[in-house]
Amino acid sequence: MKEGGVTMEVGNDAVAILTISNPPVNVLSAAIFDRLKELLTEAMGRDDVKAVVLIGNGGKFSGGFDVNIFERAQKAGDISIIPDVSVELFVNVIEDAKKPVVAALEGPVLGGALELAMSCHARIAATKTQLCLPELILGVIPGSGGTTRLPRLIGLPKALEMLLLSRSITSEEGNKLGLVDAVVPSEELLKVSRQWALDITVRRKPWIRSLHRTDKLGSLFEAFTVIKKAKQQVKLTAKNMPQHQACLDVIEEGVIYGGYHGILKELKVFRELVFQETSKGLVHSFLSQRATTKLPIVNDIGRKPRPVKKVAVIGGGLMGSGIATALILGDISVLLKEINSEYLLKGIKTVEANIRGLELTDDKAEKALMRLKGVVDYSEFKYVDMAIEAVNENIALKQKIFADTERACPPHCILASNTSTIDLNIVGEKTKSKDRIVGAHFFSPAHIMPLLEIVRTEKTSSQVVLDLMTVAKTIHKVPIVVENCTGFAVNRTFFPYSQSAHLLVNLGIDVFRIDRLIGNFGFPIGPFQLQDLAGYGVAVATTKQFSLSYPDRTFESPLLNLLIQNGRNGKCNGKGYYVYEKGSKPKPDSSVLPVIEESRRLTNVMPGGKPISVTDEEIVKMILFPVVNEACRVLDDGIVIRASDLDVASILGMSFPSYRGGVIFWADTIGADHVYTSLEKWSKLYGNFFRPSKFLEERAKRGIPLSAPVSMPSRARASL
Ligand SMILES: C[C@H](O)CC(=O)SCCNC(=O)CCNC(=O)[C@H](O)C(C)(C)COP(=O)(O)OP(=O)(O)OC[C@H]1O[C@@H](n2cnc3c(N)ncnc32)[C@H](O)[C@@H]1OP(=O)(O)O
Repeated sequence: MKEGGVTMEVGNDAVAILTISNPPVNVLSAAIFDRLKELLTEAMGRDDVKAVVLIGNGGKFSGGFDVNIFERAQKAGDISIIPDVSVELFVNVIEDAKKPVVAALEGPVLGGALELAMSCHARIAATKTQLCLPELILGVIPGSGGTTRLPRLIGLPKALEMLLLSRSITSEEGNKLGLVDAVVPSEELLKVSRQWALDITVRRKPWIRSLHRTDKLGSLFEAFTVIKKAKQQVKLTAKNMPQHQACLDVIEEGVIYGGYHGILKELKVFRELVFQETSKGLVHSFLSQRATTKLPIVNDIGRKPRPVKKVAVIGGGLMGSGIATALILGDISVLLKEINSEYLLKGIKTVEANIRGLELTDDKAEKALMRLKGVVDYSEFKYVDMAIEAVNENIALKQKIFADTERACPPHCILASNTSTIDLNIVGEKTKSKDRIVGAHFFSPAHIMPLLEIVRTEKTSSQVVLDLMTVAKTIHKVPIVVENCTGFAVNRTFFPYSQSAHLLVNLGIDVFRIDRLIGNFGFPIGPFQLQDLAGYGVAVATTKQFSLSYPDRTFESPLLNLLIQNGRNGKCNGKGYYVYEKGSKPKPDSSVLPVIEESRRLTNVMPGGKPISVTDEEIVKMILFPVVNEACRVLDDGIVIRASDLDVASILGMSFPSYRGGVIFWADTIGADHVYTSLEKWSKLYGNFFRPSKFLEERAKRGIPLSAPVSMPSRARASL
């Protein structure tokens, strides 16, 4: 079958089976909808057809609308690119059809696919089918009846939970709620669906048009109460995102004025939302995350990943135990190595606490923990497929561990480091197997943060990179593959984030104002609270590394050392910029202000000795434009393959707000020229730290977006 096809087969029982096929997950394109409409119309007109069953090919109903279509429409500013099926196909052809249409569901039934299924007269599902309306994740609302039919089928409270949280449910839960009429084993799906469709024709089963139902909506008063409460909640939980409020407004209108009115209103709002910046950012983020594994040479020449079944993690501290947790949860056996039994016990207890914190079923938690074994020497390393070093950022220690690991492991074993900053060539200097050395940079907490930065040197083999990318997928992380340099892609790009925050404080800006503004921008916490959380030791160590590699743009702030001297270590001892007390939120600590004053006195960077006066908007830009500037250098140096990888890294690794599309996407919405001229101005006022990079200057002057491909990275230019 050609891509984007639908076939029709009419059986002896007079049931027409329409099969949607668009591998791998049968996403719905304009061509599929056209063909579906054509075949449904034909089936309705044929005398030998009594009823219709819709099914997806290969045990998957459908992953919903093809999200690429959204991006194409957004770029072209043309709504007609997105198939308009809500009224003509879903209401007129399917729901109001003269013959019953039954949806046979299996695998993913997401977004527009669930909307399609809800417009049918019954839904039969295989066990463990996944039902979800994830549209809000893309910055829109369902555009084909989802906001109207779902509440009518399962009631408002549950529908709001599924819609506002993009919560996925199984067919079993769907059956209890009334979304699914019957759950059957996969092998019986088609048989039961056919019979169900025939039963509808003779009224043995009800013929239900969900748009016309009101029985599950409750009274108007009840409906208003539920919606009002949800509106108050999303004001707090979905700041800066219009789609949640819009979704509730549309549902409300459907409840007041009826299902058909709801459908029309939904379509109108969907079409407005899809062109808003939020949706553009979220669609970009969705597609960029799926593009990170498309790597020339590594996975486009039929290379196959080798199985990685057993991994040694060296170091049972916060990072090591987090990595071990992520691996055992992904069905990979782990040897956790520490230097003595006391540290080992601590590490194992941390893994256990991590697992407990995830609230898994007892069985799942126990199975995961059975995959963990603690060791204090290298004797069992001869059985591992990969070793990940996760000790503190001490070069000599890392070099020794790498040399010992190389001796103890089998020759195929991948030798990975979780260093966040140090050049991998230095880490692996004392080993012979340079082709097996790779960076596996996890983000803290490693069992929760979804990013894995895979760092390759000039010598790392493509096989090793592919193996690690596959491990990432197994443990549900998004991998980005980057080249080797101090800080790699993520920490290097975001080093100026805390640097500029420190520079601003030393220029006289209040720390808590900065944290508040960065929070309003969409980061979960500001740079100072983040530093409190991570502990100052990490920041001091990375600043040392960065100042060696990038001395021209490192701001040496004495503030962290002053805080440490004053007995403040951040959250770990309850005292940092904020006060941390058990059971209450962190509170700004005014007793930190004299320490900050001391730092200002020592750096003496305030022009004329007076705090600078800048607007809130400018503060956010002064913190984030230096990040964009470094991202430009990272692109220019060819550290990442494509700009969108930096967008993914900034969202998944640094919690940059996903609805802003990532650091480069956001900068392009502002314009390279504005970023450049702002940095140029600040560099004249406040020094070299802000000096725009050559790459940024060139793109700004030539009017080229920062996301446009780099024709030749600077390191390639240098080798000419
Ligand atoms: C108007 C309507 O209301 C609007 C809508 O329908 S919006 C669309 C809603 N749908 C979604 O958001 C679905 C998102 N997709 C997913 O959650 C998952 O991909 C899935 C559960 C369907 C399958 O997961 P899994 O089996 O792990 O496979 P996964 O690797 O993610 O996907 C397989 C391929 O399909 C692609 N894909 C999946 N869903 C897609 C979609 N909706 N659009 C475009 N591509 C999609 C993936 O990018 C991937 O491509 P690749 O092979 O080139 O890497």
